[in-house]
Amino acid sequence: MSMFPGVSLTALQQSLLFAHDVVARKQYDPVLLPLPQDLSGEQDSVKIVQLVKSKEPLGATVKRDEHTGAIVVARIMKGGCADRSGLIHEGDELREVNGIPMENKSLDEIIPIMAQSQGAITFKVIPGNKVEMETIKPKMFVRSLFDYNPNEDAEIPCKEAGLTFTKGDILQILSQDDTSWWQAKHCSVLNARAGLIPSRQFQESRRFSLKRPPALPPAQALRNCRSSSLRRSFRLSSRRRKTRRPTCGGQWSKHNDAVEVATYEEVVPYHRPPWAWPRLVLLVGPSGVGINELKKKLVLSDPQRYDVTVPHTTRPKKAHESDGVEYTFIPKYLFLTELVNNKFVEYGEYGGHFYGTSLAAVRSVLARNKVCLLDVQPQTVIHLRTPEFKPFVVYVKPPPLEHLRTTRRKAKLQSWRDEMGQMKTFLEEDFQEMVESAKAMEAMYGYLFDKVIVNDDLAESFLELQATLRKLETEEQWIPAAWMISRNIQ
Ligand SMILES: Nc1ncnc2c1ncn2[C@@H]1O[C@H](COP(=O)(O)OP(=O)(O)OP(=O)(O)O)[C@@H](O)[C@H]1O
Repeated sequence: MSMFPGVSLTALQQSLLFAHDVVARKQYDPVLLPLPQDLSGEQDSVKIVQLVKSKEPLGATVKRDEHTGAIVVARIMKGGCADRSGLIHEGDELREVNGIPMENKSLDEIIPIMAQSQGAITFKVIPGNKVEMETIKPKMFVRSLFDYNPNEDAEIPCKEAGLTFTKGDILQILSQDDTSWWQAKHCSVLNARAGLIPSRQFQESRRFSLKRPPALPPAQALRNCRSSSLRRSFRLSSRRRKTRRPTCGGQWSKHNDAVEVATYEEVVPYHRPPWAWPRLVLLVGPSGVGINELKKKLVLSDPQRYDVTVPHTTRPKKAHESDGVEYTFIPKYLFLTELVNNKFVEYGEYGGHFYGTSLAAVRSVLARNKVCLLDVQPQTVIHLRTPEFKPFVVYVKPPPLEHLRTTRRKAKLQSWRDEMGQMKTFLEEDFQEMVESAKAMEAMYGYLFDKVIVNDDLAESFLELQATLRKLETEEQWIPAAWMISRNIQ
């Protein structure tokens, strides 16, 4: 029959309209099952919940209540199917799933029933009386300071619900309701699903039972100052290199050197406002890895943008030197006064003279709106992590031994000289020591590094460093929230 009176349709038009009507009448949404009839004997509070579930996980975990033995919803993953439905809540008791009674079923039997269900899935639940409380700031982000793989974690309640992450990943914390297991998602992944991660408290409390970082090699593996060299920072602006080194130290900060248990650090996005100093760039790495070379290249590439500090020394000025150029020359009593007043980032002593990098020298570079490149021992990084400096830490890592042997064949260890004042070439033991020292640094201080550059090919490393530092000026970064909240600028 024609839909339009007075208009006659061809057979083809009629069959088209017929086909349309058939298609239009069809129900494409998943059909919810009829509700079970046998509800009369149940408690008043019983609730029948029907969800339509696609291939994505339900986004809920269950557990057995220790006291009642009932199967209850342990967790609802934020943004998951169950959460979006708003019908199932943590603490709800599960009586049936798709008509299958949960009573006397083990968790191992229940989980596949829920996981394998697709389309309409019916739950018979007794609502729990858990009052939902928003215990977390609306948007909280953390930087993970350790690697985590739920498949290797025997304590996670549900491995499938776990979130894998690596050191340095930025995670958005969605729920801290459970004291042991937080819910989080990767903030760099679009539409990422929430997963379980160990809470800070839980991770800290079990840190001894978890796989520990590799045992630290003997203390000398971490020495960053060679027994016959001067620290890079103290000799950078010196035209003539030193042949002996001072002992290294730094005591300006009130903080101690204790390494915190590295779990998560709350972070916030940061874009340098026009009135703020550039972030201090700290370069860390084992001796001989190439930090001095990279620093020099950067300063040469753009002297308006990058600069280094002028070290202080108590040794007498030489004829060719100018105060404030190679060194800032100060009398010993003044150096020691500054030292006890924590005015030095690092300092050392050689041949009865003191050398050091002062906080004032760092500030002087930053105040000229230049990026200050400072190489420090890794433990000094902890002291420099302040709202004032907002340091960005670049770890320069040696390539594997075989690459060191080939790339450094002609290189000279600048910080070492023989009796004749000649720089020496790298020996096999220098490479070994560099690699050992790097391993120790990573194990102990790796959580402090914002960027790792493997200095294999020097030209490539330089370009990578340059690109990284440019991004600091142009792109938003994550910095510790404490740096933005604290007003306690030293
Ligand atoms: N990727 C590289 N390939 C080849 N040679 C390199 C590379 N990086 C650095 N070098 C060379 O290795 C030597 C040591 O480099 P540099 O002085 O920069 O190291 P450093 O880390 O500052 O050492 P130190 O802590 O002893 O001062 C130099 O001769 C440098 O030119």
